[in-house]
Amino acid sequence: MKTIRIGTRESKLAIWQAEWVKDSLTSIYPGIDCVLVPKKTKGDKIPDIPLPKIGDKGFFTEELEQALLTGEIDLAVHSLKDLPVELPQGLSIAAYGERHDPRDVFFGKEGLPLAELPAGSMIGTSSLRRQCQLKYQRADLNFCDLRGNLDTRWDKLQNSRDMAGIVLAAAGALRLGWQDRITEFLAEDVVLPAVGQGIIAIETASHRTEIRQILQPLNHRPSELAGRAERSFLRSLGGGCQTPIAALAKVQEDRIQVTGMVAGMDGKNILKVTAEGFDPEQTGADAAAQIKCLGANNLLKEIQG
Ligand SMILES: NCc1[nH]cc(CCC(=O)O)c1CC(=O)O
Repeated sequence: MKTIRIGTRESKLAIWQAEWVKDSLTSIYPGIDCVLVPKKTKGDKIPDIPLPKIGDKGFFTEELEQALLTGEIDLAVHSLKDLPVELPQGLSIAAYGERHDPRDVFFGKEGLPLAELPAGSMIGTSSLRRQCQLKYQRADLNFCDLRGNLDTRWDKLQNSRDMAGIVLAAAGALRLGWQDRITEFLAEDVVLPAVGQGIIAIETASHRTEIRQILQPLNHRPSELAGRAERSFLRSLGGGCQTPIAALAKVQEDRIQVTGMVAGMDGKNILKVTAEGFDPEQTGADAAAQIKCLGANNLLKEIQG
């Protein structure tokens, strides 16, 4: 094959992820030639509107998926977390990278941990999943929207008089080399991570068998099973990335254990279930069926209006 064109967003995190794919491919196939093709997505062009207001279908992925469909790029690198659960006709995930730390992390202003924040402190995060779970721990906390790429969010924290801290994904922070900035890791039984968090997904046109074959060595089977189980949970609940839904799957020798969570907006209700099995889609769907029995649909209805 001639040059492999790797589609990516333009943020530092996206470029890091695309470079990781490029470096992995070049080390496996020394003669291979790869170029990054950076693209702006809608999510990059409209950085200031809070996400829950614009809907989330493909907000960070649509332009890349268009370029896959026209053949302008051979593959697109995404954070699995940003990829809608339903992919456009003709596209599919060819490889799941080995998962990095799936947890969320807290960055306190001047290094102050969550537990030491004064009553009523303001936390910057646009994620309802993070807001609801933190509120459940500490009903006094307040939240403000915080969007933009990771650098922007960090700068907003430094320059804000109101914000006491922000919450980000550990995976993104660590990829940017921010380990020394992290105040604390949030345990997964306190803040369950987003579906797919920490996993890099490589998407291609489904009919491009040659490129899909080339990507096979980058696929990490346990991360694939975990990602598929978590996405099946989310899909079964009809959720996008802007609902207070979380899931984290652990995989041991092909056995999948998925924990799923749905939260109420008032911070008073958290539903959690665990399902086990060998088939990722079935296990995720089982967890979703269980949590619906506990009344998840009522909580989600409150949010969708
Ligand atoms: N929503 C943006 C986004 N998409 C993926 C990551 C982190 C990287 C990953 O989960 O693999 C982030 C940043 C964040 O939520 O802090």
